[in-house]
Amino acid sequence: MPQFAANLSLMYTELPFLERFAAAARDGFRAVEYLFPYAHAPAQLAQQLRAHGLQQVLFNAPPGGTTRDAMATAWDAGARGTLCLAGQDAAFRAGLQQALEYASVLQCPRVHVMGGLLPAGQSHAGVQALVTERLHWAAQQAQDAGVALLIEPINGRDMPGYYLQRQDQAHALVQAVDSPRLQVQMDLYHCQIVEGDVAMKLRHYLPTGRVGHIQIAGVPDRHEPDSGELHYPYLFDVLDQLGYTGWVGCEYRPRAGTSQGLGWLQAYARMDAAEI
Ligand SMILES: O=C(O)C(=O)[C@@H](O)CO
Ligand SMILES: [Mg+2]
Repeated sequence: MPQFAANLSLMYTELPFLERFAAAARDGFRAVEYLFPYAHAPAQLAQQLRAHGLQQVLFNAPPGGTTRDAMATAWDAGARGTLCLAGQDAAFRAGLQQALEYASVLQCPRVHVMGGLLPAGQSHAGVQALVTERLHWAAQQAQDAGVALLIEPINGRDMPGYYLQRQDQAHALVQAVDSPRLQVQMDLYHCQIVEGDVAMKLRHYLPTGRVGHIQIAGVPDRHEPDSGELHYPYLFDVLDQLGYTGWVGCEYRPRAGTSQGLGWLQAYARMDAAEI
């Protein structure tokens, strides 16, 4: 049975961010993920986790910026990662170091490194050498910190120009870097929008051991995984058949109230036993 983590950036947005931890715990979640922690001191977040018996299982490295203030506001300013951006070495390295410091305090085993928006005139192949070299460096830092780094294909409808959109591109990078510390974050919502054939992709990629985290949402509206073109009960069975023991992040925008929309989860009452 899959083990679910609440995504506090998309869920519980009816509450201020620091109140979302308690709300997720009240609804039975034992694990949380979110996009960015940088607007809050790490100790403040660790205290929320402790107070509510939650594990932090994933967050993102900063999407841009070289100071914590800039990292905290970069997403709203339109930044979507620096991995593919030439001339952004300082931001890439400072961002990763900052993320690893948060991961240490939050005891979080995974950090998602966002790819960035391809500059006009650049191609995926054209930035391959730069990206591979940065991921080599980042995987070494992650190894020293005891953390896994994740890269995630994201659909170009939600994020036009995003550097990494397909599962095969992400797996090619992971193979090229060849570090057990670099894995793929497989978001089934993005996967369905970009390429489809989701169950077969799970069957193909999970046995490689290179998928470090899964996320879900209904398609096409990114609401609860109980309607739309993906039939999640079937996909959850596929995860079980494949022996997936990691977390499944609920990265969706509730249609009308987070707790009210959790009816789909009742069939999966045990949410606390995944291996982090
Ligand atoms: O959008 C997603 O999907 C994510 O997982 C985020 O971390 C990046 O926007
Ligand atoms: Mg995602």
